[in-house]
Amino acid sequence: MQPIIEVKNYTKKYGDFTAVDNVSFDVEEGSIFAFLGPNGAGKSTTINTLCTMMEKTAGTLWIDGKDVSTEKDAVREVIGVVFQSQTLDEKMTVSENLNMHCVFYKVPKHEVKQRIHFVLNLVDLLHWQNKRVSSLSGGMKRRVEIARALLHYPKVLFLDEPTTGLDPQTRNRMWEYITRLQKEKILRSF
Ligand SMILES: Nc1ncnc2c1ncn2[C@@H]1O[C@H](COP(=O)(O)OP(=O)(O)OP(=O)(O)O)[C@@H](O)[C@H]1O
Repeated sequence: MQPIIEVKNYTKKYGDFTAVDNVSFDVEEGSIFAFLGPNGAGKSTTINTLCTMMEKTAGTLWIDGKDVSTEKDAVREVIGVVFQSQTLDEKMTVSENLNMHCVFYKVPKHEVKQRIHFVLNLVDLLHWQNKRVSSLSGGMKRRVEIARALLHYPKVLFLDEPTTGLDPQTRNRMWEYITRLQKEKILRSF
């Protein structure tokens, strides 16, 4: 079976500085794959290139058989992303944030309510949908971000340090949510 992510000889330079040097790896469909490395190793750079947010310097990167450099729109349709820094609108409610994402991703209007219900239920935040994001704890905000990233039913979910800044207990729960996505085959490709 073709890997869901294929990276061959990926290199990224910022000017003369080589941040990622000739990296190759494959990720199998249905797996959880983690990059481990010290600060500055190039993890975010690689994720940002895979998410079509940054151009590569050399190499080839495919997601679901689509070229990350030349088929950006097709790649964006099949990925969900939770960025390192929080990107929710604090002044809006949880469901308003999720609604906005549905608009950006052109989720059919008649499916929006049902999808928001599904993803919030998944992260145990159904009863918080009408609360302002500013009233949520750090762990809850992360869970909203995971829920939001799943709204357009991606095949691949990118998480850039999803537990940064959380206490150990909340961190463990976060990983429970993430392994649940895998076990319950939530992502579209399973
Ligand atoms: N826009 C940029 N311009 C110049 N150098 C950059 C830029 N972004 C990142 N770098 C450098 O590239 C290297 C890789 O950074 P990157 O953020 O990808 O690492 P990381 O492994 O994700 O680190 P962290 O764990 O701190 O998030 C670092 O040395 C960083 O300083």
